[in-house]
Amino acid sequence: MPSGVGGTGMPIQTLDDLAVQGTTLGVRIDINSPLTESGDLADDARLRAHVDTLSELLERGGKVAILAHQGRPGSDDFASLSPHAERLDELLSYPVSHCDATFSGDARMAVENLRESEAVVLENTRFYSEEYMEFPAEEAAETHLVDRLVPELDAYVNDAFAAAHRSQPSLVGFPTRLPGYVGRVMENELDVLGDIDATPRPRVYVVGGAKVSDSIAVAKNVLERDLADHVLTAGVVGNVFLFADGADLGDASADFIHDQGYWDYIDDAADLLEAYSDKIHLPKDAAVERDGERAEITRGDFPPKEDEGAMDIGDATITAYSKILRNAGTVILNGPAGVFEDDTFADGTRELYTEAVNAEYSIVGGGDTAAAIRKFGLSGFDHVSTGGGACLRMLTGDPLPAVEALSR
Ligand SMILES: Nc1ncnc2c1ncn2[C@@H]1O[C@H](COP(=O)(O)OP(=O)(O)OP(=O)(O)O)[C@@H](O)[C@H]1O
Ligand SMILES: O=C(O)[C@H](O)COP(=O)(O)O
Repeated sequence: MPSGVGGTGMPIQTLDDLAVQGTTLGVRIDINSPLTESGDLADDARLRAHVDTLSELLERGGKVAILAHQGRPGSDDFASLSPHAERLDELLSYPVSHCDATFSGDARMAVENLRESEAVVLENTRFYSEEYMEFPAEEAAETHLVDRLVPELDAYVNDAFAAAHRSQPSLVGFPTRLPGYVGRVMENELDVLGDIDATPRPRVYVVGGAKVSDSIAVAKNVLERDLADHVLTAGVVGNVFLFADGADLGDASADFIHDQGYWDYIDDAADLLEAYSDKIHLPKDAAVERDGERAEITRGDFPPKEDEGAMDIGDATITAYSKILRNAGTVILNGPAGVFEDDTFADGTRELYTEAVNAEYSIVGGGDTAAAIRKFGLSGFDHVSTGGGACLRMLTGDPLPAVEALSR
């Protein structure tokens, strides 16, 4: 019988159920990472998170074909996985190569040529157009990527918890055609995040960062299910809610939101504010760049000057949010409060994250969120999830497509 995985209630097979020796495995991991301007890895936390799973499979004699994505089409971090393969080769005690194809003849040959205890990182799955579309698992199983690779594989392992909320071919298509298993990262995340109702109240969600559509969906869900006592908004998400509340953050912030494709979500944010104004908290001020320095503007003085974008929350917001966090039973946090990569706009993220550690129970998640935690040298969170949107979705009780595909 497959080993159960806590919290999901669904019988899912783990690596304890997999006979690895000599098998060729398609292993989906999530090593989507911040990159430097020159395209190198700016942070390798997500690669290190998968070392246990990959080491175990290689130590047990597996032939490992790694599938992963980096960035999104059109984003600055949409790049080859070559640096990721180089770093994994350094982190693992086994040979890791890179193939600059994903499912072509060269890629299939690279998989066929694998020897036991060797791995190859296939090229960024999102270089292939169908991968950035979402399908039901049965349709994903018929996409070119899945169809061409299945004959080369004996089994599929999904360790990509951070992308488990995406119903994309490499994440949901294989288990309908191959025996599927969860990796150790996925297994641990599902066990820890399985039952949010067991965490203490008051429960505070902090939704920051730049993935507005994910964050609004989560906020809607946790409010409708009465899982949240407070939802603190920050980052680009907070800016969208401010516009939704009638505040004028100025043209620079409006243009940024338009450019990111999130302007249409303002109506959704307005609907949430109308229904849950007592639980949703908006920034009270913003930090902008003026004459090369950080300048803070309270909401009463909006809009900032035309070229000044809201890049962080200000002190008044930090004070108000910190008071709520200080009295929280559980804090669930995803996304930075500002452009923390620039020290000028790191205050909000640093201060809120520092306060979140002191909650009775704290869960944080997200690639940049984890990078910020390391930047500020913070520790003491009860769980640092590799996933941001996926972590939040899991905590709302929403199904994760990649997990559902494995529990067929
Ligand atoms: N006010 C802001 N204006 C522009 N960008 C912002 C602002 N606040 C935060 N950001 C950007 O948000 C990005 C991170 O957002 P994101 O939602 O990707 O967080 P995350 O932790 O990576 O979550 P996930 O893992 O779900 O992607 C950072 O690169 C940061 O610079
Ligand atoms: O970084 C993440 O949250 C995951 O890798 C998913 O990436 P995506 O939001 O571009 O699908």
